[in-house]
Amino acid sequence: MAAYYLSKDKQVELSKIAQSIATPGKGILAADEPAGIIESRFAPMNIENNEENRRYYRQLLFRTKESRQHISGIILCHETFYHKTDDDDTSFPRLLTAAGIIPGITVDRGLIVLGGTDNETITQGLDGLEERCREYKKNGAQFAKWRAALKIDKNCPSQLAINENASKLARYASICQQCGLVPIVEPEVSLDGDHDLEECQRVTENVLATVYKALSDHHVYLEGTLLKPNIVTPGKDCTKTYSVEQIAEATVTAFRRTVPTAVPGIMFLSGGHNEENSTAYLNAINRVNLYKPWTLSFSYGRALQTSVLRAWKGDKNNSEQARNEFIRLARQNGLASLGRYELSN
Ligand SMILES: O=P(O)(O)OC[C@@]1(O)O[C@H](CO)[C@@H](O)[C@@H]1O
Repeated sequence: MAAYYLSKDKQVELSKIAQSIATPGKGILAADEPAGIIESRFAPMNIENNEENRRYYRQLLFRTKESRQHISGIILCHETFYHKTDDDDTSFPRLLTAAGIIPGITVDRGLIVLGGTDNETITQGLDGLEERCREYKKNGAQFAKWRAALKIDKNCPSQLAINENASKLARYASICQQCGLVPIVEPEVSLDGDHDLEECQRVTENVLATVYKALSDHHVYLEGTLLKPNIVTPGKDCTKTYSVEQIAEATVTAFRRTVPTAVPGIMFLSGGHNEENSTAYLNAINRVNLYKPWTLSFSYGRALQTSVLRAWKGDKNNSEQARNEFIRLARQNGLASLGRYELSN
């Protein structure tokens, strides 16, 4: 009966946006780090975290023409959404739209501790969300993002944290769709910990099954959504080693068991994996010889930006080198999203 909750026109609009973002061979640049998080990306490169550096850096990324054939959408944070180009005063959402890139906006308001759990978290931001979404849509956003974070540990993730986060993701997705924004649903299972690959797969399957039950309960129109999950990998302190192919197979198996075929795209987060591994995993995932009904691509933050920041160093004289790094990473991940990346590329 979900069809009755959104008009046919809205369904068509949402599914068109979701399908364009999930265009094969393209992915998303996550440039939505709020000021507090970008601090942790700027600091190791000795880049001062001030508003003009944040604006200039994003402008540099958004104006890199040669990256556009591999980037379908870019996620912005609130501050960047209202920034403008320095020469012609164009708002960033307008700049992106004119370049054929779909602008998106992170609408959650970060994590707080979920009481009654072992320091697990819940995501804030539902209050006033509808008004904010309408305003973002009016100003050019076509999609939104909300991140829930879950961790694997002795008592975690608890079923309470899984259920509560799934329910908030579903409520967020429903509000976005009413406002004409495609919701990216991001239930991230963290890389932290010493768990093995099998444990990550088990937890990821449970989380995704719970999220899709909640989306169904809220009558969310799946054709007008995208999923942004973690790649299924062992924890970063795990002592066992696995091949890239084993990781890819565990990942595809988990999604085949839990993600409906109506979802047009699964756009992975990089989650702390380095650039090389993020590309290698995505490539291998696309080469797994199993039926995969969705586009399997990227929505990377760090894996598309670490080398760019290292080249830029906060100095305008390094802009060309920084742009070249961005083109290289966008191209490699674009190829990986088709399973066509070779180390020599
Ligand atoms: O894990 P990555 O690929 O670097 O970033 C994934 C991401 O969801 O996490 C960040 C922090 O919330 C966001 O800026 C970004 O969209």
